[in-house]
Amino acid sequence: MNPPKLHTYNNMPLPTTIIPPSLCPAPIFPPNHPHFPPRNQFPPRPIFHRPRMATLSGFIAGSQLVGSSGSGGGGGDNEARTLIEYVGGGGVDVGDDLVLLIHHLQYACKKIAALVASPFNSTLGKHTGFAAGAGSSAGGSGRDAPKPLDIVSNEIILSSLRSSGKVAVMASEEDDTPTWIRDDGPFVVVTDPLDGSRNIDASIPTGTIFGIYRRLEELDHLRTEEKALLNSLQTGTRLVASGYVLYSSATIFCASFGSGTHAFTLDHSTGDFILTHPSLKIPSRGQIYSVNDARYFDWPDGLRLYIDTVRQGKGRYPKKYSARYICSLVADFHRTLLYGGVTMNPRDHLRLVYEANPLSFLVEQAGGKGSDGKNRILSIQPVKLHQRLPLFLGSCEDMEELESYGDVQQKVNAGYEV
Ligand SMILES: O=P(O)(O)OC[C@H]1O[C@](O)(COP(=O)(O)O)[C@@H](O)[C@@H]1O
Repeated sequence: MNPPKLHTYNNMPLPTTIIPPSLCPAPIFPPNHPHFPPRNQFPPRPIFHRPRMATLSGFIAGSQLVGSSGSGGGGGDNEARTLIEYVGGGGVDVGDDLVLLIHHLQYACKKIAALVASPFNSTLGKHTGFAAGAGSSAGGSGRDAPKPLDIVSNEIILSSLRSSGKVAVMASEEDDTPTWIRDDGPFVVVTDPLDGSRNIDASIPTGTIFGIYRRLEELDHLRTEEKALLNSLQTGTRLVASGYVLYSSATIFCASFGSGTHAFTLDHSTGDFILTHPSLKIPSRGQIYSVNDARYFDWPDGLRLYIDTVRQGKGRYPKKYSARYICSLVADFHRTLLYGGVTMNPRDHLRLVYEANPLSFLVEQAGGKGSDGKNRILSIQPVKLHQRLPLFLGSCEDMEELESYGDVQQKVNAGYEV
C-alpha cells in the first residue's frame, strides 16, 4: 500500500484519505485535517502542471479512458485532471468559494462510497439505533421511509458542508425543513444524499444528487426559517452547479458548472476523482427506454402508445427499442447520458427540488431535455420543498417524440408495495 497522500490546492494541503467508516454512533466525517486551509486564505493560484503518465491514474487516463473517440473521449489530451484541479481553473474557473465547497462535497461522497460498500451495512441499523422509517417524515412512509444509510449519508453531507464555511443553507430530501448553517455562506445546497437506497441490501447502485444555488442576499432580512425555505425553493434556471455521484462498479462524480457536463471517476489508489468524460454529449437519439414497466396498466393512453410504438420499432426511429430499468435514478440517468434514450418515472414520485432540477440541469448541459411530460423542468417554480412530479429525462429527439403523445403523465398511483 502506498502511504496516504496529501493533495493540494493552491499549494495548500487538502485531506483526501478515506477513513473507513466506524459504526456507532453515526459517524460524522468533517474534513478537519490540521492543515486544512482556513477560509478566504488562498494564495494566488498556480498553473497546474500534472506529471504525464507518472501515476496509475495518469496511465489509465492516457491509455484508455481519456483520448478515445465518442462522448467519453477526451480529444487526445493525455493530461489527467482531478476534479479539484478542473474546477480550480484547469477546466473551468468557478471561484475559490465554490472550489472549496466542491472539495468538501467530494470528500463527503468518498465517505459515502466507502460506507455503501462496507460489510457492516447490514448491522448499521442495530448498532446505531436507527430503524428504517425513524426520524424525518420527509422521506415518506413504508418503502419510501429513510433507511439508516440515508440518515448517515445525510449527516456526512451536512457535516462536510458545515466545515466548508461556504454554505448558508442545506435542504435535504431526508429532512422536513432546510437546515440553516451560516448567515454569510454564499451558497445554497439541495441534495438527495442517497438515492436508490431501497435497493441497497442487494448492492444495487445508488447515488448522491446535489444542486447548488447562490444565497439570495435580498432575503437576508427575513426570519431564519423563511429565508431557509425561500432560498431552497429557487427555480432550476438559477442553478450555479449540479451533479450526482454514482456508487457502482466505479464511483463517478458527474457535474456541470454551467459550461457542459463532465464526469470524473474515482481512482481508489490515489483518492482523486479523475476527469474521464469531459464535455459529455448525450446522443440526440438512443434506442433505450427506462421505466417501471409493471405500472403499464396505470399509465395513460399516450404513454402506453408511445412505449408500444418504440418497442416495436414503429416510431420515428425504425429500430426496436430495448428496456433497461435499474430502479435507481442516478444509475438509470447515468446510462441514459452515455447511451441516449429516455429515462422516466411518469407518476408523481420524484422530487422537483432534490432530483428533477439537478438532473435536468445536467442533461440540458449535455444537450438533452428534462420535462414533466409537458413543461421544461428548470422553468417550474417549486412551491413546496418536497414537491413531487412526473420526470422524463433524455435525448432531444426521443423526448420530443415522447412529448408528442401528449398524455404521458401517470395520474393513478395505486400505492405500490415494492
Ligand atoms: O417505484 P418506482 O416508481 O419505480 O420508483 C423508483 C424510483 O424511486 C427511487 O428509488 C427514489 O425514491 P426515493 O426518493 O423514495 O428513494 C429512484 O431511485 C427510482 O428511480
